[in-house]
Amino acid sequence: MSSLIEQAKQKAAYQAVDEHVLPTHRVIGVGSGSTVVHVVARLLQRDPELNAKTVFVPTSFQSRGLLLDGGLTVGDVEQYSDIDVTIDGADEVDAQLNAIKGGGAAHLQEKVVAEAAKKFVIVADYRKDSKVLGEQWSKGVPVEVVPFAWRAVLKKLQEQGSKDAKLRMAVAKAGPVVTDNGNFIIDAPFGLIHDPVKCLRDIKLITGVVEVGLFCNMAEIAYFGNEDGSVSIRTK
Ligand SMILES: O=C[C@H](O)[C@H](O)[C@H](O)COP(=O)(O)O
Repeated sequence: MSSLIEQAKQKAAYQAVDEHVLPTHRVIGVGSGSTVVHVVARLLQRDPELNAKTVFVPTSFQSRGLLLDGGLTVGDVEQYSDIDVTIDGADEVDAQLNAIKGGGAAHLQEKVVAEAAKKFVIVADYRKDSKVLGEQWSKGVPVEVVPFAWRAVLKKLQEQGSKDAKLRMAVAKAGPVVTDNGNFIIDAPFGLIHDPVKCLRDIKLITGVVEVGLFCNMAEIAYFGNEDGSVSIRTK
């Protein structure tokens, strides 16, 4: 990964933490992915006494590991269903702040933790910034499915217009990616998604679908790190 992209991710993440994680906050949701690594790094630069009074709710095996490695206290949404703010990455964000997420197969827990928060903040680099979903992210909408239903769901997704929908295969394991929740992922490309709410609804109504990686009308603000070192902010 080029250092420009890494620097862009870091700038966006640091600014989002600085502007949205307040000393009065006690419960912080932490998303997943490579940009969130910088979110956790910035959280660890806060006053240790403040961090000691705060519980962090992870959204995956990966983000739980980042928090535990940093010596932070972790909790789950079952214990902490009122989250002050959740900060997470995204695969693509459109002009209305709708997002595609789940490139790392973590979108089910991410959506629950984002919805439990008073405020949902996205951090990303410039490659994720789009007018319409599907412009930049061509791999498709990640759809988490119950394993036994995957073929039936795939067929329905193809009937809904995603002829190239396919089961996500693991890289260092024979067979499919298995999510942190024990499910499979289908990646369903729909070209440009002009109506993400309808797309989300149509997919979610397929029996066997657990969650769809379309986050519509959820984010309040997004930070995009740019190539030139600046950060662009998009609000509702
Ligand atoms: O499942 C993964 C998550 O939705 C990530 O937040 C998303 O894929 C963005 O990850 P990254 O910051 O690594 O591009």
